[in-house]
Amino acid sequence: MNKKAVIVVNLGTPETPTPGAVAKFLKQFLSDSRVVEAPKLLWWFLLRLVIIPLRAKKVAHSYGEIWLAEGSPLRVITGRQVTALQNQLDEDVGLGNTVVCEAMTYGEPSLSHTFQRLREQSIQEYVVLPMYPQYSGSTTGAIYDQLSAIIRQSRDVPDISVIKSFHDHSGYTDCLVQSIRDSWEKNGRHEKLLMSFHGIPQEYVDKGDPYYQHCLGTAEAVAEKLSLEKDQWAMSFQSRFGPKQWLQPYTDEQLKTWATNGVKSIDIISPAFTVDCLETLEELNISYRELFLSEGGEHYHYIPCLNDAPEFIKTLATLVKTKLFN
Ligand SMILES: C=CC1=C(C)c2cc3[nH]c(cc4nc(cc5[nH]c(cc1n2)c(C)c5CCC(=O)O)C(CCC(=O)O)=C4C)c(C)c3C=C
Ligand SMILES: [Fe+2]
Ligand SMILES: [Fe+2]
Repeated sequence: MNKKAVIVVNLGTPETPTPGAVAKFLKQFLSDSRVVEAPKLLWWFLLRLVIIPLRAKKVAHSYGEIWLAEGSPLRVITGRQVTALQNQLDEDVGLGNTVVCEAMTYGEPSLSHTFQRLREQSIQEYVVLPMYPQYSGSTTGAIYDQLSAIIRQSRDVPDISVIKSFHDHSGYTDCLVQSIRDSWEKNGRHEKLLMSFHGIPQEYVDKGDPYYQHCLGTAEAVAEKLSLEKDQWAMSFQSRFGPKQWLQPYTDEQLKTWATNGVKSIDIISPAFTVDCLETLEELNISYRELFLSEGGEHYHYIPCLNDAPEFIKTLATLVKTKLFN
């Protein structure tokens, strides 16, 4: 059997929690027209002269609050996922048949460097696993763009399969459900469950991005498996960026509405992220906790991402195997 490669892809993160490294990361990320759709020339100036100077210091401080001894949580946890998936696939399909690597859409290790390294080992078959359960052009779409740029340089293009989304995969929604049940058992069950997804501009959805439908599909499946009534849970969108209208309801507004209406305790989970990162550890677990408590809430329980939980790794292995041996 020819050796095959599995590439686990996530968004990317700064190298260090410093304004310089954050500026470098934001410049590459926010220059991608998949992420920000704006007139090119205007955006070139706005990004460099306004957005980055205003944002880099503040965002570096936020990264500083969640940084681990080994680095950015997004990179550190992705590394753990890669090791666990490698072990799982070695067990499932035999030692030495697959190699699992990580790559980032922005920053290092880049997709193109990862491919270059693997092609030097004469690997011809690849499964690309974007760590976004819900497809959006702004995330998974950007990975397809980079893949097409990479293969454009090859006369004999490699065999590449991409796992486009797994928002409604029963293994994935079962893992979310189990994680919520475990939290209820360990920490008590609170009055409401909020499923907070990363937002995107409303306009992207209006133009055909299926992200909203994918988020709804995940949230409804989880609520149904937990037998939740309509008034026991909600779906919301976080991490707004820029002046446009983003998907609603916004997580901060939902939290305020609940607190003002007398809801004292909540559980909050973020199913769009498979690894804990700035947007969960800082925005959800620090900023929005403070917001809910300052508006009259009394108990705010953050349920972590699936990260390298064994059942989630088994689900990823199952997804990969459907592509490896089709
Ligand atoms: C989960 C999926 C994600 C979607 C969809 C998404 C869309 C999206 N994001 C921005 C702007 C920013 N995102 C930032 C960080 C960030 N976003 C995701 C995931 C999704 N983004 C991740 C995993 C991370 C990385 C966090 C880390 O730990 O390093 C940032 C940087 C931080 C900041 O400056 O606030 C920005 C900016 C847009 C515009 C967008 C859709 C159009
Ligand atoms: Fe984002
Ligand atoms: Fe709690």
